[in-house]
Amino acid sequence: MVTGSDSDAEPLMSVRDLNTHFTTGRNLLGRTQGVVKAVDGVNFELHRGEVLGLVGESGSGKSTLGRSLLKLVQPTSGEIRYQGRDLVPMSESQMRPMRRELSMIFQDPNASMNPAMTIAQGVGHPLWIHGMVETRAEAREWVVDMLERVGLQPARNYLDRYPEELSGGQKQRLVIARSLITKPSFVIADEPVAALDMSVRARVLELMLELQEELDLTYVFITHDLATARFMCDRIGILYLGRFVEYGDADLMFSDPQHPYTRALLSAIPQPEAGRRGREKTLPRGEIPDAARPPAGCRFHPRCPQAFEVCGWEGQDLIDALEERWTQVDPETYERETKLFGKLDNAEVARESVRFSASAPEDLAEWLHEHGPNLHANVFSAVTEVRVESSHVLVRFGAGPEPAMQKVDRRDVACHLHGVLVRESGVHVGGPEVLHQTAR
Ligand SMILES: Nc1ncnc2c1ncn2[C@@H]1O[C@H](COP(=O)(O)OP(=O)(O)OP(=O)(O)O)[C@@H](O)[C@H]1O
Repeated sequence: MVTGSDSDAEPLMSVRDLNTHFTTGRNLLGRTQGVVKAVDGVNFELHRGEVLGLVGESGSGKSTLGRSLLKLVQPTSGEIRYQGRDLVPMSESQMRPMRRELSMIFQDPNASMNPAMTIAQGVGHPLWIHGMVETRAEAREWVVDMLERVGLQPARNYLDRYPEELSGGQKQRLVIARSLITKPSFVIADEPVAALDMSVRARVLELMLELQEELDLTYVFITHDLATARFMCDRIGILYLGRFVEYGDADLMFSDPQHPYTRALLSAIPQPEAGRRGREKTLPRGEIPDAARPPAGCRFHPRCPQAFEVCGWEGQDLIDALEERWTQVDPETYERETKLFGKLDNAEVARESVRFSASAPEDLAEWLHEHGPNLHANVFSAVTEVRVESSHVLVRFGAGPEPAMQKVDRRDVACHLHGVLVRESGVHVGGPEVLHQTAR
């Protein structure tokens, strides 16, 4: 953890408007069919000796952000200043001398260690890659020192053994030893204890914090688990579909979370209940959406218990809410209502509207006025018009801009509950008139 870091000092790493987008699939003409914005406009600063946590569900972009920071994937745009130099435009040969300083600890110790190498060879391997040693004896001395630091003692007894002879926790100590043997300054740990038994996780995390102090390390710590992040991190960025939704001091995130997604993650942490272990709770309303088609407006709005009319409700949300209703009503209601709406596949679904083709459009419009406000997820709060058009009913949605980051009580939050501040390059519902108050 940070010990007396001076926030006025030059940051070790400063990240500005970082984007890493993947194109997914091409059609027969070679045109790109989809883009996954795995990292989409991320900003932060990290000072020497700090631990930054990247927290979010599977698919939120944690690993891609971590890998982008080390240029293991090439960012699409933005800046990653490390000790003042921008890594983004650097070629791999320009990066090579810096790789000694920038290291990564991976999740799965079994996949990380080469089973054909002895421990001395595997842990010492980076020393040879970076030309830090000249003789085998020298490399073995470095390995002995590192094995001792990670608690594999007496170290010399391990040198000529193979990784598979060790337990999961011991193997992860090996992975840590190998990642730190080149004496890096900046280390990304991607779910470093997720593959380990519960019983050894805390010890490995404690070891990482001890090594951080001893070796003056700066960590980016990736986890889906807020409780682990609290134990490890000075600051936390909560990621959702490639964006930070809340970013600030770890303590604040726990004592007074300001984004509904942070609150949802917090409430999903199992609580020990009267003598029994708490069960893991699920997050509200289903899973993280497909990153190739993120929801308009605030990306969290379809799952958000507090979403209101400006949060980005769009045509697909109304279809989803109707389908959800029809899984819950009695068979007669289901028959009556599905007849009234006809096949939902025939509806023209757009961002700003849905056009239902209906045999009784007046009745359908009346139903929408009466029952729309009771549909799940507050989708109808954003409806500005229900219009009958000969054999159709058109439902229109009002403005739903994507929230920009704003300062709320000493941290950054992207949520309209704190005032509607529009992200200029965001995904919006409605016309350009919604962009009157914009920020990055
Ligand atoms: N090489 C790639 N090509 C296309 N899409 C990718 C690629 N790598 C990641 N993605 C997509 O980017 C998004 C973010 O993935 P990422 O692995 O960074 O998330 P994560 O939060 O680390 O998830 P997990 O905890 O499951 O590892 C996902 O939608 C994923 O499918």
